[in-house]
Amino acid sequence: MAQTITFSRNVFLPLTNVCANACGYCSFKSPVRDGCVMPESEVLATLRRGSEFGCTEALFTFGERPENEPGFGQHIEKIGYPDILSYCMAMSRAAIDLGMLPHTNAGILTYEEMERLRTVNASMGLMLETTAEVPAHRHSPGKDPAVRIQMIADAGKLKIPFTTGLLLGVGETAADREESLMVIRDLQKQYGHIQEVIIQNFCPKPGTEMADTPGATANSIRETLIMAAEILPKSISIQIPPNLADASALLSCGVRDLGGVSPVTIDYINPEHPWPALDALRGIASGYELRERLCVYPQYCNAEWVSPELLPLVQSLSKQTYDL
Ligand SMILES: O=c1nc2n(C[C@H](O)[C@H](O)[C@H](O)CO)c3cc(O)ccc3cc-2c(=O)[nH]1
Ligand SMILES: C[C@H]1O[C@@H](n2cnc3c(N)ncnc32)[C@H](O)[C@@H]1O
Ligand code: MET
Ligand code: SF4
Repeated sequence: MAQTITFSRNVFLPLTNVCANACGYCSFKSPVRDGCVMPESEVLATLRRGSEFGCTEALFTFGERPENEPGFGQHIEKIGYPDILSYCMAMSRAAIDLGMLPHTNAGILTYEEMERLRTVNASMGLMLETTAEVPAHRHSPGKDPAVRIQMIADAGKLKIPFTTGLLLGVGETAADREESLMVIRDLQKQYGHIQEVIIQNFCPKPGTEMADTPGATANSIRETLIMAAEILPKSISIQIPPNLADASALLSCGVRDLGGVSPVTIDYINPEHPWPALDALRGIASGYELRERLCVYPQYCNAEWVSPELLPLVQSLSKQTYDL
């Protein structure tokens, strides 16, 4: 029988581009200014479109600790929320009401913040990026590997189904990638909450510090995938983004997932790389059985891992999605 490749049908909601870090590869970050918070009306309209298109995941991905940027507070208060986390929670509830499961990657959150967010999020994510100290992260305190590892461990203690991953080509070596994968393996041994690991290749952006740094080569992506398949336990699904890498050529290297693909929104982090349409995705996965999944993998669809507020929706979507 053909091997299964999964993806999640999502909508991407960048609640704010304001960020306290300044990564050398990032074109997503932007200054505090009018319109730096996505208005509620736009979030709700996007969520509604998502639900019309059968999306099951609302992906909230935004700048890290925007409150640390002078003047940000005003912009979030103007739309009626005390802070970005409260806004994210309110929009998560709106997603749930429309039948979609919230997944947030807000960069670094504390244990207490994740404990709050968990009540209305089915899963969360944070890219480890790399355990190496690279120049690209010298203005990003939140990319300190120790800080990221701590947050992933905290998510494990809180029993939050979790996504993490490596960013390739940002100044790390092959040995660093191996070390990063071993750290993820050890976190999984201890907590068992890591559903998937994204192997993401850096894409150079004009106007950024790393505009002239070549993206990760196809060969280094391939080598890392092979290493990931060797090091990571089978309980973790390996994901590559089909809009950034030549997914069809890489599927044979242990890849089991194509991540979030949106029929409604663009990839705000890599806007110059459109997602393949769902038909094209079938082409990419030809020779495999392409199946939709939720942002919560089947083994986590229960009361141990999902908050009471979300459990009924997780259970009904899970029946529709996994019991086919
Ligand atoms: O949990 C995460 N999910 C990320 N996702 C989403 C991911 O594909 C899915 O949301 C997860 O697989 C959960 O279903 C991204 C999707 C993109 O298109 C572009 C970038 C990302 C980045 C992340 C990420 O850093 N963390
Ligand atoms: C949300 C995730 O997006 C990734 N990210 C940020 N900038 C880029 C880029 N130029 N190319 C590829 N991935 C990027 C980081 O890994 C971050 O954690
Ligand atoms: N700021 C977060 C991080 O880098 C998520 C979005 S990145 C564009 O971890
Ligand atoms: S990659 Fe994320 S943390 Fe880094 S500057 Fe961009 S938004 Fe901020």
